[in-house]
Amino acid sequence: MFHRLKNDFRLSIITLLGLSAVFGITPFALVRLWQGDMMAGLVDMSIMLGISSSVFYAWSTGDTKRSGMLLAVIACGGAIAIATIVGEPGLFWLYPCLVTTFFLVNPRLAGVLNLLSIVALMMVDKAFSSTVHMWSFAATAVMVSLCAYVYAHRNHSQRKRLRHLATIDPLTGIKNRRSMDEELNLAAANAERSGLPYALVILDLDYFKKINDRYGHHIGDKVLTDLVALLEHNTRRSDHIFRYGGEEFVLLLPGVDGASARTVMASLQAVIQKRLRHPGGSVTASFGVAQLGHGESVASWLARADSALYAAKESGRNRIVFADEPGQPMLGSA
Ligand SMILES: Nc1nc2c(ncn2[C@@H]2O[C@H](COP(=O)(O)OP(=O)(O)OP(=O)(O)O)[C@@H](O)[C@H]2O)c(=O)[nH]1
Repeated sequence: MFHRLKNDFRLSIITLLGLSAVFGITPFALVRLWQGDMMAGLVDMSIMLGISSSVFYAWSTGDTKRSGMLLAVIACGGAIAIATIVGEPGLFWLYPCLVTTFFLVNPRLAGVLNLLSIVALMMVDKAFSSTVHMWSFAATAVMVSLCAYVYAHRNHSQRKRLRHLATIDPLTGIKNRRSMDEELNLAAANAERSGLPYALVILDLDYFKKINDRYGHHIGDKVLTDLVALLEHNTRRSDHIFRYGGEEFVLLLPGVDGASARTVMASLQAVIQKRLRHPGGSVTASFGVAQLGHGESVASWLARADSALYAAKESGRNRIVFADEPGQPMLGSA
């Protein structure tokens, strides 16, 4: 539970807002019902029920986008309903809602929702004792929304940028090892559920250090970016390419069984040998390939592909070695 809260920002916000809304509104609902103000009391109870259901939905389905939207609409709709019933004191409830919408949905949508709520409230006669009050409310509510928008927009773009920095390799623009770990875990879970075969390839350029030493680091970098372009052109859109380390790359091939892996790899090896070049000639690569075994862990899958790659290097480089079933030493090379 704490792990989910720590790793899912929107879920933690939904939970926090849900709890504070329920504990903040409950006393008012009880007092209103106690005092015989049945209408306002029942609206408060319905808001609490709606908010609790959104939190429950977020936890049980993991769909925090939809539940965030639901929570934002319930909170704004509830504030409007309360101001309509109890008049001016109800207006105060809209202010926290105007801020929290920005935590629940994307900044643009939150801005639209806020504007609609402010306009809707301005049309409720009972909510204002004078025109000056109405316009004071409108001006302050728009100011609060604008400040929250600027903050949320900045926060949103910083989070996007951080995610990019954390998951993308800056030289080649493909996903890095951190993203790979996530994708491999997803693939293993999907294979378990659907039975889809997956092939994993570790590709390592041969004698890459010599290219750097002889022609300079910038030529080495160019070879790496050319390789990625070649891989992208010669794999399916559903395949994933990751930079595993310096001159090592991982390919995750969904729906590729042992027989098709051999065809795919033979063609990739030929393309690289023919098209990947440095100023002094062609560049080759060695490959370790492993099919995901039934119930196999990601660590074991990677380790088998890595041992296969090691065998490919040991047997002379520019080779493809296929790992056998988990628990057995690999073999079969090309
Ligand atoms: N240009 C460039 N070089 C890199 C980068 N990352 C790692 N390297 C270099 O890649 C080289 C890898 O050398 P080795 O591990 O000895 O591998 P190798 O020379 O390809 O030898 P084998 O793999 O055994 O065929 C090292 O010289 C690293 O400095 C990078 O981003 N750009």
